[in-house]
Amino acid sequence: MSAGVSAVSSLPVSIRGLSKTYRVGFFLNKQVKALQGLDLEIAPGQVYGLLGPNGAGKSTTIKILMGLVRASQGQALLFGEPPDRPHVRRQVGFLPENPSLYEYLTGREFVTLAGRIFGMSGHDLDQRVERVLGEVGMGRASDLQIRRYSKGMVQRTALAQALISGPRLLVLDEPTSGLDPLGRRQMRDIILAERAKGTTILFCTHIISDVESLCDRVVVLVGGRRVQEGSVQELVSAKAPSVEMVVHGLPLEQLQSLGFAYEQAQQLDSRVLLRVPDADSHPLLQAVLNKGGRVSSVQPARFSLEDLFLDAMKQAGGQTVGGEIQ
Ligand SMILES: Nc1ncnc2c1ncn2[C@@H]1O[C@H](COP(=O)(O)OP(=O)(O)OP(=O)(O)O)[C@@H](O)[C@H]1O
Repeated sequence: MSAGVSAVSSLPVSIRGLSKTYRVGFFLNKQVKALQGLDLEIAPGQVYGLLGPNGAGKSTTIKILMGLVRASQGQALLFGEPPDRPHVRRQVGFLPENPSLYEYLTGREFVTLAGRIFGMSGHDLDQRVERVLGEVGMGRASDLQIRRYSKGMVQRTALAQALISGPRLLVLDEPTSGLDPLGRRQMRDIILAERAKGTTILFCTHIISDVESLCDRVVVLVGGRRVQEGSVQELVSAKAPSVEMVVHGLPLEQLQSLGFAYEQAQQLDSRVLLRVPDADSHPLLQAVLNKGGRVSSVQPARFSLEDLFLDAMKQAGGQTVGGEIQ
């Protein structure tokens, strides 16, 4: 085996040129391009976040990786092999978006069933079920039928089934959806505990604070294409430097007529907050003072992942929702 092949096979996830076109419409004569040539590699032990607006192709990527949807083009491999191989699937725990569980089973029965499907049995399985139900905060409610559960309880039980086999790779589609603030905190703690064990984690979400607090690396998808990729720190610090200035004594309209390309211009009570590229900060300061305005603060702007995400969507030509329809 060549070095290149063994490197790929050790990667929990490797995606090359992945495209997916869905056929839609009454006569299936229209196409939605959900993914357009996506490349992605996830190294062992990383927590990897898939970010993107509605319809960006996040769930489609995850479904292809889980063997639930066939790619139109390209390749998606788990541990160097196609995702539908049983010994590959055994190493993966999956939490789908909107999990739909067997409603007439109790949480404990459902998680036990999931364990049996993974080939576990006996005392080991019972102990493991107890442990994962405890980890997701479902110890007490686990003997109630799932049809009696709230959305958050279903989500926690679905996570318990994803964890039951002690997977090497966890794939979580919107893991904090439906959870209350305590549930979100617990989900974050579980993700961090899994990372500490060396589990590789891929998850998609709209919740940027979750990405900032959990992810080693992030990919931003827009319209089925990768528009940003890197660590949160890399992405945020790669942004061109800007300056924020707080101005008193001049109305927003007058400041807007000065001819600067503001990245942000916002009225704050009687003050105005302006954000401009670093190179414009001195000319702007001069212009404000010449017009009789006062400046109470000038400081380097701090960019968050949210700013970056909104920028990425703008750069992608305003196509923010859904795949490309033809
Ligand atoms: N089964 C399907 N048939 C037809 N079109 C589909 C199907 N599944 C997804 N799509 C379309 O593919 C595009 C990508 O959808 P996908 O669910 O992957 O996006 P997403 O990023 O997960 O969105 P969200 O954040 O809203 O969950 C969308 O335009 C969606 O309408």
